[in-house]
Amino acid sequence: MASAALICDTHPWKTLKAHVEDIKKTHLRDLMSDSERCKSMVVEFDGIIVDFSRQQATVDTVDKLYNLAEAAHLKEKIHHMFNGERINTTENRSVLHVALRAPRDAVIKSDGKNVVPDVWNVLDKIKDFSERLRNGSWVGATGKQLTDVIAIGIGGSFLGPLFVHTALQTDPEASKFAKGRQLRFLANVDPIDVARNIAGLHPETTLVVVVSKTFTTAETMLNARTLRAWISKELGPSAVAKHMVAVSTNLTLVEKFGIDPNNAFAFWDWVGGRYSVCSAVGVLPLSLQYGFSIVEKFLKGASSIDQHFSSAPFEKNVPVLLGLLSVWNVSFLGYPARAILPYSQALEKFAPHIQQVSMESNGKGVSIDGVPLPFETGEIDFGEPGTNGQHSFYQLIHQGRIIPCDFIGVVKSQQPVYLEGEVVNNHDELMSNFFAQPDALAYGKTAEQLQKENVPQNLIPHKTFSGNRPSLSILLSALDAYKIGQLLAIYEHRVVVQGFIWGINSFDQWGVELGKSLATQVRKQLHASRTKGEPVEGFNFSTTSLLKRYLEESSDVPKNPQTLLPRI
Ligand SMILES: O=P(O)(O)OC[C@H]1O[C@H](O)[C@H](O)[C@@H](O)[C@@H]1O
Repeated sequence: MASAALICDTHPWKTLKAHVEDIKKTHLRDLMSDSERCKSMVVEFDGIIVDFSRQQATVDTVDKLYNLAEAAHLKEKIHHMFNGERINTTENRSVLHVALRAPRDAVIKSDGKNVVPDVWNVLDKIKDFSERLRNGSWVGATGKQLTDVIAIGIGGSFLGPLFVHTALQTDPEASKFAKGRQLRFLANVDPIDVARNIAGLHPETTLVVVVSKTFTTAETMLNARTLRAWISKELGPSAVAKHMVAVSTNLTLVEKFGIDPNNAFAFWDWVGGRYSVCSAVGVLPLSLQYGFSIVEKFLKGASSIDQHFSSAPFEKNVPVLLGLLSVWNVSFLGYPARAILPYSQALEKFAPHIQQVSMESNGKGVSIDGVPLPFETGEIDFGEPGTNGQHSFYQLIHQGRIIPCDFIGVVKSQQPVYLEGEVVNNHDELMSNFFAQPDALAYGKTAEQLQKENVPQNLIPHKTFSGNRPSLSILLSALDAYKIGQLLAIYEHRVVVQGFIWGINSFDQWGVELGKSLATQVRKQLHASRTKGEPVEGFNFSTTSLLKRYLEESSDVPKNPQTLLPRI
């Protein structure tokens, strides 16, 4: 394939570069005084309002970004994705996570084959299995009902399901279905995570779901063997069949591990790990906890955004607009980070999930054709729920570095609290901050204002806020399963839009491989030194010294250990 020109060589990119100077001349507080501008910088879709008037941008900027989208062939690339083309060229795969939430009668093809029936076969199987487990027709080896689930998985096989689970936990409708049940996630190979996960649980009433796209991830497989030992030790090896199931694309390895393929829930190589929460990766554990009907609502929410993303004109297209604005912030205004700040405790695991979706997708150094990029891609994503973050890192955001912020608020709380005699309820208090923070960032506070307030001269520099700091406000009408699905899909597509504009492959992750292969070398050394007393060899001075110290100070580790499981 002929190597395509880099986006930075196009006319629209250069025009935007030149446009930065114009934008920097006007402070956000002046931009905000133009109500016509503000009015045109709000989009609304299906109960979600996105106000981007506090971006350092004008209507002209947005028009220029549309030109950039055209130069990047954004429309065509979105179409190619939905069309099942193999746009993940380095792995020769299509990218079809949208098929995971498509209605039963939809037609989405990969290699000429409609994949939607396969998706629904697995969904039907999950529905059936989760209903049997929840109503007690599937019981454990001793005949007891399985009320607790530990999902073992890491990265994309963990963060998305954890986010959705955390968000549903306090939803009144979902929580009704979760009474008497527990869902836990074992991600880290750290034995402390094992200890914390099994604490207070008994194998007799626990189902372990091993979630791994490849079924080769070292941490997940070791944790799976650990929990298999936990079950066997207590209930005998034959109990594993009743207490362990799997989610994977690699059913051969599932069987090799000793899990009955009938108790395996498949997905496909056209689903990227970080885009897999709508596959059995998320749907199985969440259905076990909340019932399939709740999870179906979540899928419908995501699907509503998929339809919007693939069909709405760019001026009204939420993920497209958000993606373009992120490119503007990163590539033109030069802001390397983005803070995701949900004013909802239920969304406390949203930023960690989007961190993987975004940073693993777009943290690339070469174009999709392998050409080194002369500009940075991706951004550093982080975040915490408001108002907690305000009492932690907001200082830096207000007076230190400029970090574009996403403020996410919800109109109706999942769990309202009203106190007699209190005029402002908890949710109003929370939302007062959601509305105030974006203006504090945009407007700032000048030395003149401080002088008028008789602030002592020596404190004026410390109390001045430069303002002119961009943010987005996203207001959701509520936070139920449907809205959670919508929010997920908006961010997934936004990240993809950014990657499409930058001309990179947002669907591979070669950058995680090097560290993994070096760990294999260390693992072999630890084994050889412990079992055969072999000296530490083949590492640099620093690693050799640290490894020696580690081996010396952990010399009490048994060479041929008996199974020992943590107990707390
Ligand atoms: O689902 P698995 O195959 O176990 O992979 C788990 C995770 O590990 C890898 O290192 C990748 O960086 C992630 O994208 C992936 O989600």
